[in-house]
Amino acid sequence: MSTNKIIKNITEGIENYSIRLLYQEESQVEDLRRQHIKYVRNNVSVSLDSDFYYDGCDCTDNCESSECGCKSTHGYFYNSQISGLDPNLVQSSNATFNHTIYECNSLCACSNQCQNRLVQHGISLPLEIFRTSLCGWGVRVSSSYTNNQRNNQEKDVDDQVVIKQGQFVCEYAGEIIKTDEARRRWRSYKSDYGITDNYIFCIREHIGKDRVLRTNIDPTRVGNIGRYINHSCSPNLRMFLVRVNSIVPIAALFATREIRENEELSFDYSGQIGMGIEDEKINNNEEDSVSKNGIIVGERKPCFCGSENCCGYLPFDESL
Ligand SMILES: C[S@@+](CC[C@H](N)C(=O)[O-])C[C@H]1O[C@@H](n2cnc3c(N)ncnc32)[C@H](O)[C@@H]1O
Repeated sequence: MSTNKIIKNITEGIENYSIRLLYQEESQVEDLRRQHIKYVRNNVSVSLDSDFYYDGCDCTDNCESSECGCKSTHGYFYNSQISGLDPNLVQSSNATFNHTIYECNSLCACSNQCQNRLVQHGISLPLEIFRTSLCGWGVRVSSSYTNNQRNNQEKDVDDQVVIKQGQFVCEYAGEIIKTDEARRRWRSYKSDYGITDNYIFCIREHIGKDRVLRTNIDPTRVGNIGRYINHSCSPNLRMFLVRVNSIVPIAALFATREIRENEELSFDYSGQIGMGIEDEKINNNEEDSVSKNGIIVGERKPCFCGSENCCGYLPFDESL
């Protein structure tokens, strides 16, 4: 097996931690650079007006009290000991995309150290992109980080546990686009660029009985580390929606269990919490016309996650 070459930091300093890329052939990096042309830390709104601010709180105690206006209005889901979500919530089968987490925002009086500010601070540890055997690029915690910890004998990591259950890992960030544009791009990526991997992620939030708020995130060309994370039918990450200064949600990935050194990071592309694939019908004529036009219906790729309960195919959003 050929040895790995390394790009030390593909983010060019945009993230708090470096993200390295391990590769074998120069052509692999050339292909990647042709597709992923710009690394961004957060979502970029191309076609939507995203300026929308929620009320802020006026806390001066870093929002430790339950009187905090943000907490009492929207709830509080974090556990500051693990820089993440309450373990019960990441495991809960009831958690849905309607379970939005509202962090303190730019209108709040609290400081940056407030316990209700987490995802807005960015990735929580150095990650690395590596070549998997069957799924192209994948992501795991950087081995240089785990070696350092071993050398420093930081027992906090509980031997080789590198991510704690509930810990925030990273966002799935890219361009926020309208649905028509998402469909246009998906077709054009295939025909004009030969890109057959799907990176466009469609989130549906159910509001009330019959309203659905749809957010399309496209990190294909402009995106962050999230675009390299593969699907698994038994994933170790789970997506929750977080809002900070905008109506556009942040798709944030949290660990569903302890993750050990060298384990590949994964999440379930179907969301299992309301993202909805083909079994969900939105009351929207547009959806029907796409199916009738036969543009893209039922494109399912085989899943190579290798888990015992693998359902055989990657989830695919039929409305694309
Ligand atoms: C969001 S990208 C993930 C990163 C991708 N592996 C890459 O090389 O850039 C999604 C694509 O990765 C591949 N992929 C992700 N998870 C997979 C799985 N469990 N089995 C097979 N292919 C997978 C599929 O081609 C899919 O369209």
